[in-house]
Amino acid sequence: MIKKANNVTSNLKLVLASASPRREEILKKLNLKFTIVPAKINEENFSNSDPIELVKTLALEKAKSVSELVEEAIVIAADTVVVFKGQILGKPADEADAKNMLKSLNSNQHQVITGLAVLNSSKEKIFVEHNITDVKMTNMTEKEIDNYIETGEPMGKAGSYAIQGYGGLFVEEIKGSYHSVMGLPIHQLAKLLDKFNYGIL
Ligand SMILES: Cc1cn([C@H]2C[C@H](O)[C@@H](COP(=O)(O)OP(=O)(O)OP(=O)(O)O)O2)c(=O)[nH]c1=O
Repeated sequence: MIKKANNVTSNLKLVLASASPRREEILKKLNLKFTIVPAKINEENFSNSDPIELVKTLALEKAKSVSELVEEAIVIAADTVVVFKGQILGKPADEADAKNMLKSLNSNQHQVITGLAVLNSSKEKIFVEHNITDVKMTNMTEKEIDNYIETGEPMGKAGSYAIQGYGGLFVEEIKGSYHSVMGLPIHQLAKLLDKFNYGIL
């Protein structure tokens, strides 16, 4: 049994502004006590051709929108996209879209970019960062891509794959943060939470 290791002197509660089960899972693994309040922003209203600016803006907007709904809290939000040859790949619209994305990622290297925003509900402290992780995909046959799409896993995932699931079978190499690919760069999150006297260890 691993002892709970949180070293918290802040009296603010932690709020995860996300509907992503992956982000929830990651925070749970860190033994953090938090509540979930999904952000209800319309992501389509925030287009930007620069993926770094896009994920930072989206993470900040998610955090800000939830900060209006809570009090005495530290709000965490994130946004993840895949970038291949300058093209931003978000979540697939349908299975055909997922297939196109996976075919372009096939045997190639791409970047997963995650924006991370942490702020307090009074908004006197606001931090926004990003993480870039390189991922090299192995060769996938068309049959493997079809079988993968049939599992349903690609839906709801940026770039149409999940490194933490069957998608990990296609990941040959990664340079950067596994957790960031999954949606939450925890080494950066820990440093930002420290600024609120919220020590994970
Ligand atoms: C590349 C990759 C993405 N993803 C997921 C993480 C994110 O949940 C999703 C990208 O969509 P996001 O818009 O970042 O997040 P979301 O809509 O799922 O949740 P919310 O906005 O409420 O926080 O892709 C994986 O789970 N594994 C992966 O390997």
